[in-house]
Amino acid sequence: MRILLIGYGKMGQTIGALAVQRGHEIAGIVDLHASQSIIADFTPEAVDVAIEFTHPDSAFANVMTCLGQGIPVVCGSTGWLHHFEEARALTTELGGSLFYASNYSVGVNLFFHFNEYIAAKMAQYGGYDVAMREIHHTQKIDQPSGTALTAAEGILRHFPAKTTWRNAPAEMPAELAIISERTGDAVGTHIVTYTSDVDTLELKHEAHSREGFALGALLAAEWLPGRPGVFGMKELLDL
Ligand SMILES: NC(=O)C1=CN([C@@H]2O[C@H](COP(=O)(O)OP(=O)(O)OC[C@H]3O[C@@H](n4cnc5c(N)ncnc54)[C@H](OP(=O)(O)O)[C@@H]3O)[C@@H](O)[C@H]2O)C=CC1
Ligand SMILES: O=C(O)C1=N[C@H](C(=O)O)C[C@H](O)C1
Repeated sequence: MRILLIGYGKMGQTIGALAVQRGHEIAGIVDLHASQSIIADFTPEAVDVAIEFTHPDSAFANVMTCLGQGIPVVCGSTGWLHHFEEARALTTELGGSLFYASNYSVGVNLFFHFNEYIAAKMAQYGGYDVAMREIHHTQKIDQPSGTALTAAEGILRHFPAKTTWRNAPAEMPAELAIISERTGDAVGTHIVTYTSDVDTLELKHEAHSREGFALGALLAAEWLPGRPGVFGMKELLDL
């Protein structure tokens, strides 16, 4: 496939290297530093799919521009989901193709699946409180992580005692605490902890490298073209 990389930082470079290993062509790079190209330079005649990993403040505009260009777009940037419904609406209006995941690793999407199952089961047995931690590198701009937000939303859907989340220790019983830690070059760890008077149960995912994120994004990029609509890892992995 001919891939347009939008964002050529830690993720863009990891995806680019793996894409070539998988026999794909990097048809272009759009990045504030690494290239002078802009998305409008590219058309569906030259690009099969765009993969966007940039910044919370740029992702929405990048996605909307790809949709306007008629280029299927796989987006991994986090911290912009307050605009997501606008992107969904434009995708539908234009008959475009948008794939989004807060985390592209297969392991994290299994974590999301188990998280919802465990939340529902734990809700049946009183006496447990639940809280979350996420640990990332010191360069990460947004918090909580997009992964933590996805997991938190999964808990809120299935654990009625929690009705909202906060990125700090809980002050009310109905609050789900998400504690964010930034340390060194930590790739990404997410932990959900259930605590009662008599025991503790934890669900943890720890990424060892960015390869898992990159593989998932490329699997999505290989799958998306020719599929009009808005999709995520549940459709790709049939979870
Ligand atoms: N969904 C997933 O599986 C994963 C998602 N992410 C998310 O992806 C995003 C990027 O992460 P990461 O690669 O580590 O970050 P980096 O900062 O390493 O890379 C982002 C790159 O995008 C560039 N950039 C910023 N704005 C624009 C723009 N408007 N157009 C083109 N390029 C731009 C940055 O330039 P500059 O340095 O000048 O800002 C930088 O080179 C984050 O939101 C992160 O949360 C990360 C890993 C996995
Ligand atoms: O910024 C990162 O590095 C990551 N961001 C994503 C998130 O916000 O969940 C995914 C992964 O945890 C790495």
